Amino acid sequence: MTLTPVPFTKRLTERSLTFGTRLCLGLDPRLNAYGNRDALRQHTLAVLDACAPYAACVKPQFAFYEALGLWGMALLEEVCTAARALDLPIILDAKRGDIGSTAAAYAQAWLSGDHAGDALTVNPFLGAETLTPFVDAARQYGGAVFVLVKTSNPGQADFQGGGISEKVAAEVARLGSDEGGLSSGGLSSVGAVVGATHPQELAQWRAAMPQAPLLLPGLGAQGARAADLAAAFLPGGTGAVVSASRGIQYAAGLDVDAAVSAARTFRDELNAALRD
Ligand SMILES: O=c1ccn([C@@H]2O[C@H](COP(=O)(O)O)[C@@H](O)[C@H]2O)c(=O)[nH]1
Repeated sequence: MTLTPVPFTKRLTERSLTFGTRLCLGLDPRLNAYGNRDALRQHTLAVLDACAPYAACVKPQFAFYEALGLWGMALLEEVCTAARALDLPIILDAKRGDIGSTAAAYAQAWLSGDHAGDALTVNPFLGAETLTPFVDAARQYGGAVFVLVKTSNPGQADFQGGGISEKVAAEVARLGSDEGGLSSGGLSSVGAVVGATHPQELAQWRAAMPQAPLLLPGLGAQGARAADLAAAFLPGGTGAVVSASRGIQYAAGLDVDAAVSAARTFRDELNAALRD
């Protein structure tokens, strides 16, 4: 008998509501902060374990594991295994995108199998048809994709301006429009990345992609403030998660208690923003 996986968005919503948190815990281990791999591994796993109660999901940034070679890939797998044991949905931030047949291989690699995440960030630059393999894999395995719509960095408008972000958002909405039933908490498996650094635009992006889960990076180190982000959420405070990486993992050097305190504060500030 094949068990149908619980959809990522349903798990995300349930965890958000059960634990009362909209925080996505970014785990981006930087070797230069440690000096040796053992310390990096221990601290990263300790931060995950200690901050999990304040997080709706975890987002390892693939680049930092890739930078550590095969050892880093093994660490990523260890992080994912630990996150699964904590019942934390995993968003792999790998920003994959390529011609369709290669996109299918990326989708297989990072949305299915033991080393995969539950959701994957996807770069739409190669065109709408290249999103299909990712969306198909996400649906097949009960995962999700987060398509880059409007990134958090200062130079995003160079290539995303002139209506490009709007076009991508329309495609995200279209791809997800036949989903979003009650089994997934009203959300589709096709989500979007919208930088938390664009608070004045959040209502526009929320309206353009009503069924899309939103991933908002930029809290803390990039200057975004929790108090400005309420417009990204659906009624009931669902439909979006806000990520912070450096602002938690390196809140005060390598102090795990400080990481916990930062995660708790971000969680509380996001909840306060939704109450106000
Ligand atoms: O638009 C985007 C998309 C992804 N990111 C990623 O999120 C984290 C942010 O890290 P902080 O330390 O909290 O600034 C990082 O992994 C980025 O690659 C983003 O910042 N903006």
